[in-house]
Amino acid sequence: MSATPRRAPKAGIHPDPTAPRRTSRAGIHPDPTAPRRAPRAGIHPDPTKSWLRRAWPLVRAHRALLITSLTLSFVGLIVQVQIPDLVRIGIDRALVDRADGLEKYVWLIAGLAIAQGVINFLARLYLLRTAYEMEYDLRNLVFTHLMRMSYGFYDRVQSGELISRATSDIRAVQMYLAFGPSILVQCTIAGIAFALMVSINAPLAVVAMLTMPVIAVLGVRMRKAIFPVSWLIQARLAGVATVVDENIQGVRIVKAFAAEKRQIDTLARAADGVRWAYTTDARIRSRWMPVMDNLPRLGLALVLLVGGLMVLDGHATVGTIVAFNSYVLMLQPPFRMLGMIIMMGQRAAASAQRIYDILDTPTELNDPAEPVVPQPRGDVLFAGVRFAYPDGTLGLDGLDLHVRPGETVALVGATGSGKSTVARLAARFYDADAGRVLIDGADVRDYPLATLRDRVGIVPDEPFLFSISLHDNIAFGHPAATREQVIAAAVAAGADGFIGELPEGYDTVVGERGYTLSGGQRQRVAIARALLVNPPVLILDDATSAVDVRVEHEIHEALRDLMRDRTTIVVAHRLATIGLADRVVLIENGQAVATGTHTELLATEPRYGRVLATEVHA
Ligand SMILES: Nc1ncnc2c1ncn2[C@@H]1O[C@H](COP(=O)(O)OP(=O)(O)OP(=O)(O)O)[C@@H](O)[C@H]1O
Repeated sequence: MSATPRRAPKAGIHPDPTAPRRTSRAGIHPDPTAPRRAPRAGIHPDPTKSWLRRAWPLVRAHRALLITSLTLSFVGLIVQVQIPDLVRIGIDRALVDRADGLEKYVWLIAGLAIAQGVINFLARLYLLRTAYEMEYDLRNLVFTHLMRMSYGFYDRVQSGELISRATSDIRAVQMYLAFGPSILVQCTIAGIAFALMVSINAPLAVVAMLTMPVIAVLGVRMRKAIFPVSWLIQARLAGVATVVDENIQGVRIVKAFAAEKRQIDTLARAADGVRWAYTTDARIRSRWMPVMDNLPRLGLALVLLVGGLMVLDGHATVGTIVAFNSYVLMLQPPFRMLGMIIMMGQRAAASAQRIYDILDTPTELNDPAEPVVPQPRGDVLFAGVRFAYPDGTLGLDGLDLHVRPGETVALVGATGSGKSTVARLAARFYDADAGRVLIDGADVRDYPLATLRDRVGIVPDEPFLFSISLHDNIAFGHPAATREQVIAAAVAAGADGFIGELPEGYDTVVGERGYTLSGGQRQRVAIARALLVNPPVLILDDATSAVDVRVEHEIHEALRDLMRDRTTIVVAHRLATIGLADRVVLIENGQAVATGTHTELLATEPRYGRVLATEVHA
């Protein structure tokens, strides 16, 4: 790609932070703990149906609100079309014929205008409520489904793309479902106003309507021209969001390689793409808008010409011309909106399809129809387990491994040999393609998922902490845990010491992704989190890799106690970790190729010696 120079921003913002600011007038939701309402409906499950048909249950679930809003907006329109007619009668009777007082009409018109304002306010309020209630349902449906998706799904899709689906796509569908019917109702005003005009003066009614089909056709053509550009804008905005997201997430790497300038250029390029798309959009709009805006004026001139001639001939009244002027102006928005509704429909159809793609993806790992829950003992058995990741990479290739209750086994092997995969299959993050994984004698597929995850605790090598307090992070798997239980788990994981030194102790909120803690501290919090659930089987996936030798020693001391009563599998990259184990299993190419104590393997298995030399640190 050619490196066209990017223009630098032309100005910054005013530097004075003390400049007065307007504070928000509205408060926030008073009770963050208020129970959430479940989605009122799902989508129709049959993927062969049209997108609207599938979304219909959602619309139906909110029909009371939607119908109220549509009815109100219809009544508002009826009131609105009466006003020009009253003006006509007022002018003709009070000013031209002098047969009536003017005051009566003024009051009537003012009253109708106020009534219309109130009705429109309510209609709009209910319409927006319908829209946001539907958005809430859709968002919850999508998020609930995402939470149920397996690891395999997340291996396949990009998180940025998911976030975009969960935001802009939901918004596009919601807009069409709620605003589409409302725009259609507004279009009915054309019919009503036309009928009224015909009843007043049929030939002039036809003249008044002459420009409307042209406006409708131009509106549709303008939207057709704008539509591809608006897609481009969406895509490019998503691109900018991805660049920003990645660079904020990876800011430490950016800084480590002094790549700030290059990354700023990357963002500038992405932002330039957005600017171009918006400018093109503005150019297309400014080409069409003057025509669209001025056509009604042509309509007004036609009404004045033909109507004026009729007045002169005595076939129309002055009031009629004034009223028809209002109708011409009143009628153009619905005709312009025809183009918009078509475009909104196209966008919503595409967005709905992307949302349905998520909702139609089966959750893969489901609870069994007839779950079994054997007595917990801590027995782990892999019998001829073969597993390939969704992209086809072989993770395990016929692995046989038996870890008896209470035993501590270290998995040792070259990088990519399949050690972490063992951990992932034991907790059923993925299902084996062949062979069986048994915990306490029962296939992991026969356990209720929640029970299995209570039984097999995992501390991953890259522990993720949420931006909540340390207490809540540790109690993540067991939110009802008391402070004493949390402290006990932290003590066991060697985390109590440093937490006690923090100013707010267990109530300290960790920074996003836990970056205010050191790597070793994070790992200890993650160990505490797993220990609090007190699982009979604990898998430490290289969980002490980021701690220094002294801390590792402390954790090992604590772990030694903890391991006594539970089955522990450690993925080991250090001799000290291997030293904790009763037995070592050597993993190679997804198979367990040798087992024995560290000393036995050293003496008998040359492959073990080689792995120790290359992969294991002192
Ligand atoms: N999510 C994934 N998608 C596709 N392939 C994967 C995924 N995770 C791991 N693999 C592949 O599966 C194989 C086994 O990986 P695994 O993570 O189990 O190795 P490991 O022995 O734990 O390695 P390390 O010691 O480097 O952590 C490797 O070839 C790896 O590239």
